[in-house]
This record gives sequence, structure tokens and C-alpha cells, in this order.
Amino acid sequence: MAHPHIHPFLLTTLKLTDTKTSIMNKLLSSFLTLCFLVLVFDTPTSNATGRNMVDGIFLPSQKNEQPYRTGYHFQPPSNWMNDPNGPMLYQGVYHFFYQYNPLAPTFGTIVWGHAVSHDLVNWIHLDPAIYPTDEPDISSCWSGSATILPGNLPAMLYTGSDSTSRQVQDLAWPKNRSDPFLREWVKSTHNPIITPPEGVKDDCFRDPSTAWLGPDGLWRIVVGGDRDNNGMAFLYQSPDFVTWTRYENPLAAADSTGTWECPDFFPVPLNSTNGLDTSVVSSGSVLHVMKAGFEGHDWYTIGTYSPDRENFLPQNGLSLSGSTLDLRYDYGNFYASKSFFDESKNRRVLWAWVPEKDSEEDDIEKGWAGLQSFPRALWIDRSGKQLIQWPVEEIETLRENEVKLKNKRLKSGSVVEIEGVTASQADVTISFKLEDLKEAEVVDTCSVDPQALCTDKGASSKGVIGPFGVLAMASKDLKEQTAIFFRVFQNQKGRYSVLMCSDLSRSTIRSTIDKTSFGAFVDIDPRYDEISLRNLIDHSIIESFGAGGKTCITSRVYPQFLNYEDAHLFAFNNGTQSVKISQMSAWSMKNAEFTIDQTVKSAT
Ligand SMILES: OC[C@H]1O[C@@](CO)(OC[C@@]2(OC[C@@]3(O[C@H]4O[C@H](CO)[C@@H](O)[C@H](O)[C@H]4O)O[C@H](CO)[C@@H](O)[C@@H]3O)O[C@H](CO)[C@@H](O)[C@@H]2O)[C@@H](O)[C@@H]1O
Repeated sequence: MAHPHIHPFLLTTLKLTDTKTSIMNKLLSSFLTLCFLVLVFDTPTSNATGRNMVDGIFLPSQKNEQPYRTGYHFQPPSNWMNDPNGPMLYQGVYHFFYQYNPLAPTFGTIVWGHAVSHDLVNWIHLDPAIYPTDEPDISSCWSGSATILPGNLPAMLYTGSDSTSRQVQDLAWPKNRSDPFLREWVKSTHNPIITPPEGVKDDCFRDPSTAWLGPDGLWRIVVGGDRDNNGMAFLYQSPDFVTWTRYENPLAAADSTGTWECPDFFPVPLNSTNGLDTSVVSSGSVLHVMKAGFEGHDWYTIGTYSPDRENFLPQNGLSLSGSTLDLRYDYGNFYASKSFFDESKNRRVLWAWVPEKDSEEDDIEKGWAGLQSFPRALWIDRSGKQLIQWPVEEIETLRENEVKLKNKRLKSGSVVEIEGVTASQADVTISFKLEDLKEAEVVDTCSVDPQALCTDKGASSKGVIGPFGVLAMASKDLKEQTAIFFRVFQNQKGRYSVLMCSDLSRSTIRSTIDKTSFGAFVDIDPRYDEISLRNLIDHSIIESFGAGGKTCITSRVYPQFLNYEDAHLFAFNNGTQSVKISQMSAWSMKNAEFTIDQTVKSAT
């Protein structure tokens, strides 16, 4: 089916009239809804999505038709998706919005896709919630965040790209608060509520955060941007959510990072895995996290926020910058993340965009691009120095057919198949016990880049203690394999370091794929701690969690073998010293349900 094109329509119409007539809004609204419905309901036979649909439920793709679509990671039925937006819990329903181009599997005019869930696992797709209608967002509705105001009123702040591509901040409200799915949204008549500050380029000012309420009763938000290429989180305050005043100093900044995208700022309690409402202030037992996206990664630092002085002091005293700060949520493909406080389970939940690593031509061919990470709970490590991330517990409802292993020695050079699991859609936890560390290879780990070390010493490069780990999404003959592994080093003073790698160099024999490997150190002492690894494998995505979520690496993989019954899973050890699998549990994962809301269906 030829996809209708929206851009000329939108742009010409708005340039000609440049007004806010309700007729035009209705026309645009109907047109966008129609485009969405046409695309969504084209899916049963469409090769673009590879999904069949019965009674509004997407069934797994025909075997081999769409090998890279996921079984339990969120994605829309088709087309382009990037950042997660405005996640929240409202009347017991989880809402997830996302940057979405309903018209093509490539970046374009962006609307807010919308889906709801009762468990963060199974999702109901709704019509797009926010889309270009008026001058303050006529070119696109970009990223933003939800805040639940007193009286249980959700407010959505987002970036509008106007007709001159100026980035402004806009506000939208639900049209009908008694609808728990909040299907329709209306824009504030005050839009734009914030315009770029003087000295900030029009296209370097975006992505408002969730607001927090200061002890003085004023709301605060941060907005990402830069001045002269120095990235920063501009800080604003408001008494009413409509009138916003900027503080002179940004809440955080770093030199030469370029524009900060999607800043997130939230409190974390010490010595607890719980989350906190965004308005809780720092105290002896509460610290704050500042996160920003730049240079293609999400960076964070932990520190103390003083609302009275209106400043944030990173605990390590360094500025938030890629060159000086080594804290990242994830060391693979994981960007533009956003968290929200889930009061039903007292936890903070994190989402992130996991971009494609194939070519744009490949995306056009498959009819879609972009995944979301599986929602992760996030809390501060006992050390107080870093965050821990772990898939939300609801994921366990998808597990079936557990396969276990205990006290299995992996001799040097061994490759052991883990049989009995659906290797293309699995949840695998494994713990390694090391016995003798004295012979660990000597490397000056302080001066070495872990990603470069992983690239240099991939899974096939023999070591002493490691590489050991798993080979996921592997073909039977191992010509294609993604190795997620550890390798232990010591420095001249005998201090041990554990390197975690995702070696993508042999993940596919296809040539159009970016096969850059990833790596990071894991902050554990292998003399006392076993080394654990969890992998969420889902066709073209592998989310890897080292040491209980201390180090996370998300990878995209596109093996050439097309029959997913041909995917295999192995444990391996390519070090000269043997290692022991103290325990392993692997589950096949059922498909999550992705359905279409009845109102969308009946509207056709
Ligand atoms: O949807 C807009 C919102 O998304 C954010 C954060 O993701 O801005 C993204 C941005 O560029 C999207 C774009 O790719 C470029 O940026 C990516 C990440 O920032 C890079 O990974 C990529 O290499 C860059 O090319 O995605 C398309 C294809 O990848 C490409 O055409 C886009 O440029 O959107 C803005 C407009 O393009 C640009 O300024 C941003 O970097 C968030 O900040 C927005 O609210």
C-alpha cells in the first residue's frame, strides 16, 4: 500500500493560513488519525510489520517473515519510533508515549504515539495523543514529560518545532480526565509557554523534564540545550505551570558537549531499592540524579540538590561531561531515556530508545525502525556511587520452560550448548565463580578505554581468566554469534578489574550492519563476588545486565540466518583457566500481547 504523505499537506496549509481555526485543527486531526488507522489496519497482511491480527491481537510474525521484530520489547505496529515520552501511571493505568513518525520508517514529522498497559508488559495501542496542529508545534511534537499535578491532573510539557524550526516548549492537558486511557489531549491556548533564551540557538533548546514542586510552592523544570556548544539543563520555575521564569544559572552544565537532550532530574533514596516522587528534596538519606543525553549516550551524575540555593552539586565534584565523568546508564545502544515514579510499586522506572544499527534502506525494507528497552527499575547502589538497573519484576510473567544448570565447570576452550530454551526469545541468568585470580592478565586499567579493550580483545582472543560468558543469537555452526562476556585483569599493584563486553563483530555476516562492540568495567571485586550476567534476548535486541545491574549493555543484532528455530545459545570459556557456572536459569519467553484499542478499531 502506498503511504499517504503528510508533510506537504501540513506545511503548505499552515504556511498559507498560519491561523488557529478550529476547522483546520479538526481537518488535521482527522487526517492524522486516518493516516494512523490506515497504517495500523494495513498490518494483518502487511509485510512491513510481519504481524497477523485476530480480534485486535497481534500474533507472532509468520516464521522468517520479519525476523528482527521483537516478542516482548515495545514497538509500534510499523514505522519510525525514537524517544520515550511522558511515561506515567494514571488511575492504575501505565501510559507510554513515544516519538513516532506514522508515515515512514525514517525520521520525519514527529507525533506522540500512545499506548497503555496494566502491567508494563502487555500493551494496547491507541491513536497518537499529540500531533502538529498549530504554529507552536506545526513542524513536529518532540520529546517531553508528564507531571501529575495536585488533584490528579496530568500535565504534558513537550517541545514543539514551529514553522521556522524554532524549538519552543508547549503544554497539553487531557481532554477527558474520566477516561483512564486519556485518549485525547488538548493544547494550552498559552502555547508556546517557553521560548529559547537569549543567546541560545533556536534549534538547541528542547525536551522539558518532569516538574518538581519546591518547598516554596513553585514548580521547577529543566530544559535541555546549549550555549556556544556547552551543554546545559536550563532551570525554570512557575507558580501555575503556564508562566515560566528562567533562573540565571543552569542547574547543571558541561563544556563542549553540544546540546543536552532529554535531561532527567530525580531523587533517589540511599540504602533502598525504592523510588521517590520527583518532588522529594535531597537530605541526609536522599540524593539526586542528573541525566543528560549527548554524544549519542545517556550520561548521569549523582549529587545533592538544594532547592533553597537552587543548585545541584555532583558528589564527585566533576562537571557532567563525557570526558570527565564515566557514568552511563548503559554502555550500548540506549538513548534519550526517561524515568517516572511508579507509586503503585514505590519504584522508579526507566525507559529508553534503542535505535537501529542497520541501514536506512534496511529500515525501509522492513517497514519499521526503533525499539524501546524493556522497562527497568532503577535505584542507587549501596556504595552510593552509581545506579543499579534491573528489568521490572512483571517480566517474569512471560517466562516459561525453565532450564537449570548448577556447578558446571567450563574448561579452557569449552563451548556448551544450553538446550531446551527458545534461544531467540529468552531470559538467561548465569553466575560464574572464579577460583584463582593470581594469573590474571596485567593491564593498566586506569588508562585504558574499556570499549577499545573489548574491540581489541574480542571473544575469540584467548585470555587467562576469560573471556567467558554466553554466545547469544548464534547459528549452529557459530559463524554468527553475539558474545557477551567477562575478562578479568589486574594492574601492576595487583588490583583486579572485571571487563564486560558485548562483542558484535560476528553478530551477523550481513555487511550493512554497524557491528561496533561495546564494553565497560564492572565495579565488583572478583576475589569475593561471583560474576553474574542476565541477558534479555529478543530477536534483534539483547539487553545485558552485569553484576545484578551494575553495568548494562544493550545491543542490536541482525543475524543472517532467518529461521529463528535455528537460533542457539551457548556458554563458553576462552580463557586458559577454567571457570565454574555456579548456577544458571534460562527461560523461554512468551510473546507479550500488543493489541489495538477498540475505539481505534471501531473508528474504521
Ligand atoms: O524526535 C526528536 C526528539 O529526539 C531527540 C533525542 O533523540 O532529538 C533527536 C534529533 O535527531 C534525531 C535523528 O538523529 C540524530 O540524532 C540521534 C540522537 O540524538 C543520533 O543518534 C543520530 O546519529 C543523529 O543523526 O534521527 C534521524 C536518524 O537517525 C536523523 O534524521 C535525526 O537527526 O532530532 C533533532 C532533529 O533532527 C536533532 O536536533 C536531534 O539530535 C530529542 O532531543 C528530540 O526532542
